[in-house]
Amino acid sequence: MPAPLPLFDAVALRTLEARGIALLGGDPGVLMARAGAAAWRCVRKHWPQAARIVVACGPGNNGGDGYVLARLAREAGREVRVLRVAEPASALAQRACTAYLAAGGVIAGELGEADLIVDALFGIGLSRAPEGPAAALIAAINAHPAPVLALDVPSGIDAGRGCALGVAVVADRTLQFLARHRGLRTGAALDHCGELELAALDLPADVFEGLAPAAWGYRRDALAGFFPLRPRDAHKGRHGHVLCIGGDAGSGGAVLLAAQAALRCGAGLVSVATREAHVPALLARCPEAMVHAIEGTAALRPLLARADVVAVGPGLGQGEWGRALLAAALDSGKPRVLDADALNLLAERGADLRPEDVITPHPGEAARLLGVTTAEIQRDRFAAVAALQARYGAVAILKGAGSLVQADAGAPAVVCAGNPGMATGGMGDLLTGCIAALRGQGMSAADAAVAGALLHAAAGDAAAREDGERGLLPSDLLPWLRRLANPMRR
Ligand SMILES: NC(=O)C1=CN([C@@H]2O[C@H](COP(=O)(O)OP(=O)(O)OC[C@H]3O[C@@H](n4cnc5c(N)ncnc54)[C@H](O)[C@@H]3O)[C@@H](O)[C@H]2O)[C@@H](O)CC1
Ligand SMILES: [K+]
Repeated sequence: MPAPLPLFDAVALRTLEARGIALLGGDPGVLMARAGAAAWRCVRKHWPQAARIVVACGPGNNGGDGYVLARLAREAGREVRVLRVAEPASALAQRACTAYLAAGGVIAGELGEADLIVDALFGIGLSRAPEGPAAALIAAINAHPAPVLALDVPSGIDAGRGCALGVAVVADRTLQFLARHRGLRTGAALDHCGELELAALDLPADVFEGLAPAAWGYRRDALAGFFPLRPRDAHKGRHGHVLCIGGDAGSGGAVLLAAQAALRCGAGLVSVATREAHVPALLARCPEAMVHAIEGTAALRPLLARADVVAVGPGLGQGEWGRALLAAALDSGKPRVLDADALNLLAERGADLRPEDVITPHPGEAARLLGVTTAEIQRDRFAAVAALQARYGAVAILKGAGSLVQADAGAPAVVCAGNPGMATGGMGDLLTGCIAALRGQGMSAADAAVAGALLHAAAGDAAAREDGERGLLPSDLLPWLRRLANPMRR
């Protein structure tokens, strides 16, 4: 089974850098030389025809990597121009710049024509939003038609948190050095990195000893590990009875989608508690579900008693009906997956959830749950998901590009799948159903949250590959949920 990717933050990267330098005899220039050489290999591999290369160098060691690359490209006969926003400020960058100039390199005044732009302005040392000439150069790079290779980090992106501190380079490819940055896998960063590549700089594996990753990245290939073959003697009673609660007036489709997703993800039985008006339509569309008209908590309690796991929230509304049903679900003692209006109500009324429960807010719901703005959530999605888990006591999923899952005080999981076609009403309802189904089949809340979010994102990618991202509907994912949740029986 492919292991999840270890992802690191800037603190760990600095530790790795120090260990690597010590291991290489104490000269920090050796690592920079390797980084520059790796960047040059990357240019030759991906842009072999690029005759005119512009390298934008910043004042720190990221700029130093750029000077090394510029010298190597020049020595290989490419036409190279270095643009810079400030003189080198670090001794290492100064050394690399001097070597570039000594080899006959030139510093240019303007971007001009180029076949490739290399962004070596800022890496993990970015400490504030780029301003003045740096901001202007980033804007000019983004407006230029040439492809862009970012060294280590697209300049302007915070590599630990994933946000853009201000204007930030939009790259076609980002070559990370030493280890993968966790911030490049979530939030705004995803629109800036392009393809991600790693140059590990040939350090022995023991530099990682005792260094805990700051997150774990799960890609589609990790799915198989969560979905072993079912035993031949399986029967429906073993695969969990999911109760989906929701669908107030006007929102019946939400609870239907959750129920369908639960069925396609392998739930043994699915019951739905919804408004009476929705019952015929739900039964017509999904005869596999047991659909109950529920007008109050008295009728809900026996359903709760029979369920193994409760999915509450899709289309629940925030009226008296929804409040009463949520209260009953919270009293039931059953493992719960809470989404949508259940979260909005939770933000208002508070509740102590348990580690067996899962909450699945999008950034707006997360903002309400934490009493902050959506922009604050997006500025540090890692901090936000940790705060959600700590405050509510449940496994927390912060949805959005690069969904994050925080199960406990340890490193979160990052879902490295999904696409913007999934920003459609109803997608979250599917996710709720997926997670509930996996809980019902015996997965822990932590595993069900990671596997459910990954399955959902991978199904979205598969469906988008068929007909495109625009116009992708939640129901388009249903057949893919099934396909991806089933390993092939040989
Ligand atoms: N971590 C490692 O082991 C390695 C790091 N290397 C490179 O070194 C980089 C880190 O180098 P540094 O620590 O020097 O940091 P950076 O080069 O990322 O940036 C720091 C410099 O930029 C300035 N600065 C920060 N934010 C600014 C802003 N908004 N506007 C204007 N100036 C700003 C700082 O004052 C400092 O001079 C990595 O990203 C990577 O590219 C490589 O040489 C290879 C090995
Ligand atoms: K950079």
